[in-house]
Amino acid sequence: MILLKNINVTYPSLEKPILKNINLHIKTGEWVSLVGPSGSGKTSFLKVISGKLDTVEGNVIIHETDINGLSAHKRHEFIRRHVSTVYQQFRLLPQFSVLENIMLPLIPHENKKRIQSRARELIDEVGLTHRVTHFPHQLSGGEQQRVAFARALITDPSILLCDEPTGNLDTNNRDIILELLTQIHKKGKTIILATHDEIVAKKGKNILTFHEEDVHKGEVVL
Ligand SMILES: Nc1ncnc2c1ncn2[C@@H]1O[C@H](COP(=O)(O)OP(=O)(O)OP(=O)(O)O)[C@@H](O)[C@H]1O
Repeated sequence: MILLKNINVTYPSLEKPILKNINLHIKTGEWVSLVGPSGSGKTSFLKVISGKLDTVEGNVIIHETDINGLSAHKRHEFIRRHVSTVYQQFRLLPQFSVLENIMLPLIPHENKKRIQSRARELIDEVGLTHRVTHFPHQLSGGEQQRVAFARALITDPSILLCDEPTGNLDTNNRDIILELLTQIHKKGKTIILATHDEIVAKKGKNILTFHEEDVHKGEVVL
C-alpha cells in the first residue's frame, strides 16, 4: 500500500511547487498509469515514491513506513527492498553481461550462487535464455529493456515504478513489454507507470492525469 499525504515538491531553482497538495492512496497490486504533458511532474511523482527527492514535504507512507521521515541511509535501504524502477533509457551497465547486469542489485547483499540462480530464472521469464552471456551493445532496444525488467525484479520488489518504459521501443517491442508487465501484475506487484502512449496508459486500471498547472487537489483513492 502507498499512502501520500499532503505532498508538495519544490525544486530549489523553481518558484512554485511542481507537485502540490497530493493526497493519494494506491492499493497493493494496483496498476496505475501516469499521463500528462512533458514537464507536468510524472517523473517527479515517481521519484517521491522511490525516495529520490530531498525536497518532499508531507508523508510518503509505503507499507506503513513513512519514508520521508527516515534518514537518507534508512530510506535507501527501505526502497532497495520494496521498490524498483525501470527507465526509458534502460540504464544497463555496458561492461557487464546480461547475467551480471541482472545480478548487480543483489551482489553486495546475498550469496552469489543464489543470486545467479534467481537471475537465470528471470532471464528465462523475460525470454532471453539465449542471451545470457551477451553484452548490452549486442542486444536490441527491446531486449535491453527486458534485461532492465529482470534486473528490477531480482530484489522481488512489491512496487515497480516505470518511467516511460516503452518510449524508445517500436510497437512490436512495446507489446512484448506490455505482456511482460501483465505477467508481473498477475503476480500481485503494484505497478506505477508514466507514459505518453495512450495504448500503454490504458493497461492501467487507474489513470492519473498530470497538468502543467497545479490541479492535484483533494483525496484520490485508487
Ligand atoms: N532537479 C530538478 N531541478 C529543477 N527543476 C526540475 C528538476 N527535475 C525536474 N524539474 C522540473 O520539474 C518539472 C517536472 O519535471 P518532470 O521530469 O517531473 O516532468 P515529466 O512529466 O516527467 O516530464 P517528461 O514527460 O518530459 O518526462 C519540469 O519543469 C522540470 O524541468
